[in-house]
Amino acid sequence: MAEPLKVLVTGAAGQIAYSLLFSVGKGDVFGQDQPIILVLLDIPPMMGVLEGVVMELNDCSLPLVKGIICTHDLEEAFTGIDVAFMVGAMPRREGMERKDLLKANVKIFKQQGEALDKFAKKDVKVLVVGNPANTNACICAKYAPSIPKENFSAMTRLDQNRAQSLVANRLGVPNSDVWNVIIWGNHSSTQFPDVQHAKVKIGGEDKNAFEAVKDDSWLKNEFVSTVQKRGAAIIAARKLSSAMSAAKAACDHIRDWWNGTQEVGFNFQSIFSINLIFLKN
Ligand SMILES: NC(=O)C1=CN([C@@H]2O[C@H](COP(=O)(O)OP(=O)(O)OC[C@H]3O[C@@H](n4cnc5c(N)ncnc54)[C@H](O)[C@@H]3O)[C@@H](O)[C@H]2O)C=CC1
Ligand SMILES: O=C([O-])CC(=O)C(=O)O
Repeated sequence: MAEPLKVLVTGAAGQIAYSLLFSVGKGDVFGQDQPIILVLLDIPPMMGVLEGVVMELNDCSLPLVKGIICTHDLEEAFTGIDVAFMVGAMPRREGMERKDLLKANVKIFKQQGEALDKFAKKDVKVLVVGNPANTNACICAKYAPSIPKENFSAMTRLDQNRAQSLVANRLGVPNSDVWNVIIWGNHSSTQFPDVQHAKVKIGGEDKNAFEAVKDDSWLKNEFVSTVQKRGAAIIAARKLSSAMSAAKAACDHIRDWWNGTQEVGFNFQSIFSINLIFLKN
């Protein structure tokens, strides 16, 4: 078996991490032949909660998990890591935009960028989930100048999954039969979900999304605003921001980055204003 990968999850006592740690631990991201060491970082007041998460991870009896490190110390958390899921940050509440989190969260990503620079492997892959994700990714990369910029990405995979699933549900086809959905722009209400190049397998044929949906007005209006406002709709309904779907998207993002996408060649993620994934999964 391969050497274990050291995988850091920040915000490990929070709600996204609660789903994420289980999926990573059971092999959904790095595969069934890849052992891992999970590194769990949170702030000092959350160490008690984190102990409970570790108890549960142990009780899951996951064969691929070769060790669990639980810490609030940045040097211990970032030393020698191969992958970082940067989740630890404040979530927004009802009525807020993601950019309203800048004041609370940007300083976390400055500090943790510096820790990446000092302690992580130079080929570490970093996924920033904490909002506002694009700005935080940019800051993280800026404060880790010894790590290539292309090793940083911001999570818009949740928007991509939302767009893919909306089209699939509209047509009554499996999600896996919709691909090449693009999200342009930041993970914010100004993003643009684009299905101009999307394909759908329907009735045994591959069709362009517009041809398959046969409702241009829906695709140009309601579809776009539903994806743009989905995070806020979930907060209004759950009184908490999305967590299960965010964890799934983080797993999808790193799995495809680590292993490559299944079928279609071009797969690029920028930390700035464009996030593209052409993907059939
Ligand atoms: N990019 C995306 O698609 C999505 C991003 N998010 C964002 O992810 C972030 C986390 O969301 P949740 O897990 O729901 O929040 P949560 O509040 O349940 O958990 C956040 C955890 O981060 C910890 N934390 C705070 N400061 C930290 C620091 N300096 N170092 C390490 N840990 C720290 C907290 O103690 C807490 O345990 C939020 O900013 C949220 O807006 C959420 C959903 C989707
Ligand atoms: O909307 C939020 O604040 C959480 C998030 O990023 C999402 O669900 O897309």
